[in-house]
Amino acid sequence: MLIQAYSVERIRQAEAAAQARTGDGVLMRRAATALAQVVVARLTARLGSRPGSRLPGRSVVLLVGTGDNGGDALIAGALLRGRGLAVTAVLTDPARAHADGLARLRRAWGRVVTADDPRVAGLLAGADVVIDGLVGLAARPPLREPAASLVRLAVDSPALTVAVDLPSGLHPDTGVVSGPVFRADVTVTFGALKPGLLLADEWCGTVVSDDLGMGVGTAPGTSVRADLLALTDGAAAALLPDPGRADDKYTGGLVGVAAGSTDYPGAPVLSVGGAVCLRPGMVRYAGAQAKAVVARWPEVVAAESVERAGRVQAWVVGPGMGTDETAAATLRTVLEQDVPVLVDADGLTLLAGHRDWLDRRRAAGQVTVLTPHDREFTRVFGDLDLTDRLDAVRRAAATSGAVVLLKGHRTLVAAPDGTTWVNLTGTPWLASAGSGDVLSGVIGSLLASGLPADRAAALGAHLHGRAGERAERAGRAGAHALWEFLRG
Ligand SMILES: NC(=O)C1=CN([C@@H]2O[C@H](COP(=O)(O)OP(=O)(O)OC[C@H]3O[C@@H](n4cnc5c(N)ncnc54)[C@H](O)[C@@H]3O)[C@@H](O)[C@H]2O)[C@@H](O)CC1
Ligand SMILES: [K+]
Repeated sequence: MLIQAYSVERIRQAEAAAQARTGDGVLMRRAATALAQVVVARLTARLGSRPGSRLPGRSVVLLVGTGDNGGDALIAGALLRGRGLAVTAVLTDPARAHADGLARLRRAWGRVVTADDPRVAGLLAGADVVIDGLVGLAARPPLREPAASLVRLAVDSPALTVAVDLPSGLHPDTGVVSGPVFRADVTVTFGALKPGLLLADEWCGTVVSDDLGMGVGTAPGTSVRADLLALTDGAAAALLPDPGRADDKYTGGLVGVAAGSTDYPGAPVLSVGGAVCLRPGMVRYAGAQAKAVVARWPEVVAAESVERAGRVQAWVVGPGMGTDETAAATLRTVLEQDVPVLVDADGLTLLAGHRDWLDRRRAAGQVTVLTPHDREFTRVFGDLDLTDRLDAVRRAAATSGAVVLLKGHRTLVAAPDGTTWVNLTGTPWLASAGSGDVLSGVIGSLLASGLPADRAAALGAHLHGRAGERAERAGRAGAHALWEFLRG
């Protein structure tokens, strides 16, 4: 099963349709009930079975903004009063707080104060639970005052922190964060996951998603494709190509790696290593480091140039290739072949001056994958602003006709048709020299096996990230640990 996130617009559409079926207030009551249940379960688990650890009397502070996000928090607060908890709502603007929610909390003998009340800092410092109902789907960060100050105070609270729908301060569609952000231990989200929860997951804690019966993504006549996809380990395993009984070395996927130069002997060994570890039928190497590559990977068939390398089903071109005329000629030759081509590293630098080569492949319907880090991305797509990475990578794919994998803390993959993936595996340990070379080879092998290019890129990033996590756990950085794992 893939992880699927939907844009605010799609969720609002589903909400409107569901509201027409259920009538006013039903979805909000469901949301508040789900929220209160999560709070009770998490607080109970946190308190454990120590003496004096009973729920009644524990203090809950609600941070309440001016919309329905605050309404969810207020109604959940009323339900928590029913469980004997002491609930105080802190309102950013009493005149615009959700009227029905406020009335319910008051009827349940909840306390209500305003954000400028001098007791607010003390309340937050002493709370067992802080619930963030400041902004939800309508959020446009940075937070305005007094919401911003409330979030800053909440950061110092030792309480269990629970975000309603999403942590305030984070953009639901883009994950872009500016100004203070509520750091949640748990986020209870409604309708469906939002892209921001996957893109900025470091703020969200555990994400509990409740669709409230809205059926986002399943409404008749609407697109069933989610706006952002991510792989689970199970989905990744299901995508991994498995050789069949009838396969031989020519049918199991032939991948070619055109990489390396006299100045850069290591990158081709790493890239070929990534390709070999995915166990394609055969890996061919073309370049100046044939001896070094075969010494490390004896199963590889090596040649000095692309022309002499023989037939492949996908090419990887670029790592350690340099940017001189020979390298440019190699890139051009590879790009003229009618097979999927992944361009990385020096290949991307060269491509920045030859966008027409990319245009030709697009016109011919050929598959190209580009795997830039930020600097390479800017070289190739200089006009695209990386502040909103999701938007930038989507535009890059749409304008180039290539599948673009943008490396980062949360690597993104976008296809020209708009399909977009975020990678949820990995560790900062992977931000090391040589790691990208390995990734290029991994994805190259997956392309050669016939996987659609965006899936090959997303799966390659997923495996690469898991391998990096394992290397980190073992206390061994770098590509050697990664290879051992992938070969294991
Ligand atoms: N969509 C759904 O399916 C459901 C939504 N519900 C809740 O309703 C929420 C959406 O409610 P609303 O549309 O009323 O909007 P929000 O509650 O997200 O936003 C409320 C107000 O915040 C203000 N705001 C926006 N950016 C701000 C900033 N940077 N600083 C300070 N204030 C800012 C806006 O002006 C808006 O008036 C969801 O997030 C969810 O919590 C649930 O009640 C039920 C189901
Ligand atoms: K919120």
